[in-house]
Amino acid sequence: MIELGVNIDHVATLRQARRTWEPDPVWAAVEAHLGGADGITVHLREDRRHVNDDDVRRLRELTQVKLNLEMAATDEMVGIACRLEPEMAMLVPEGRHEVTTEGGLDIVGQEARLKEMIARLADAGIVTSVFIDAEHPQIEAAARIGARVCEIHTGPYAHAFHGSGRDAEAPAVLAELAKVKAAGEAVRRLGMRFNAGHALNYYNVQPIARLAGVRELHIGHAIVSRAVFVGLREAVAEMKRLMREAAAPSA
Ligand SMILES: CC(=O)[C@@H](O)[C@H](O)COP(=O)(O)O
Ligand SMILES: NCC(=O)COP(=O)(O)O
Repeated sequence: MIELGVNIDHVATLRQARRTWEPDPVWAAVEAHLGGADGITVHLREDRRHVNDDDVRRLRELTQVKLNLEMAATDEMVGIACRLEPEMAMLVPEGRHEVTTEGGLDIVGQEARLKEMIARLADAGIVTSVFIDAEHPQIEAAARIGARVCEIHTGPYAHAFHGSGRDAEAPAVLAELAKVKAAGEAVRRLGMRFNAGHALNYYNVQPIARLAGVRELHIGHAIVSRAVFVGLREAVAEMKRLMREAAAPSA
């Protein structure tokens, strides 16, 4: 059954708006779990613009929810991950001035360095994941460096979907969806786990959720946005319902 990793970064964004203590990401992790989340994703960015070191420490110590730590490929972050021991760690690119993640990790250009980081994480018993574009050279490089999981960047699909007026049948959308599908097939062919994420929401999630072999979707901003109006538990439950319906074998 396809799983949902709820990214709670933007609960921390709301807290940081006042540099205060609420809303607490730890409370959000419990609420998301009670709504049906299979895991929690947090991106501990180098600039700590939202989730901070104390958040990840408390998440690990106070909750039993499966934790996916997103992180830049730096010695600092690998050290934090090896001390924290999340169930999974995902290497993502970071730009100081980006609003959000803009593209996948360039593995091809830095294989030796990333291979060593993947090995250190794996030696600590952490499932290793990389956030990459739906590009075959990057997928093949992910396998070479020993990544267990590839999370395929669904941003181009999502942007095409909304750029086409939410028309799932628009040629541009179908073209981006086909890229994610082909990437997932290549990931699985190389023995890695096929995950997907970025900019997925209640309107565009189902075509991705019904792709063969996709294991986990990591969704954050849309769920937290919906939670402002219906509460996080309900927002997560709604997303899980959509994913279950999509993944159900067609009658
Ligand atoms: C890799 C990805 O798409 C997200 O998980 C990432 O965390 C986005 O960064 P922000 O949460 O800072 O927008
Ligand atoms: N890796 C994707 C993720 O965790 C959430 O991304 P988004 O849904 O906030 O765009």
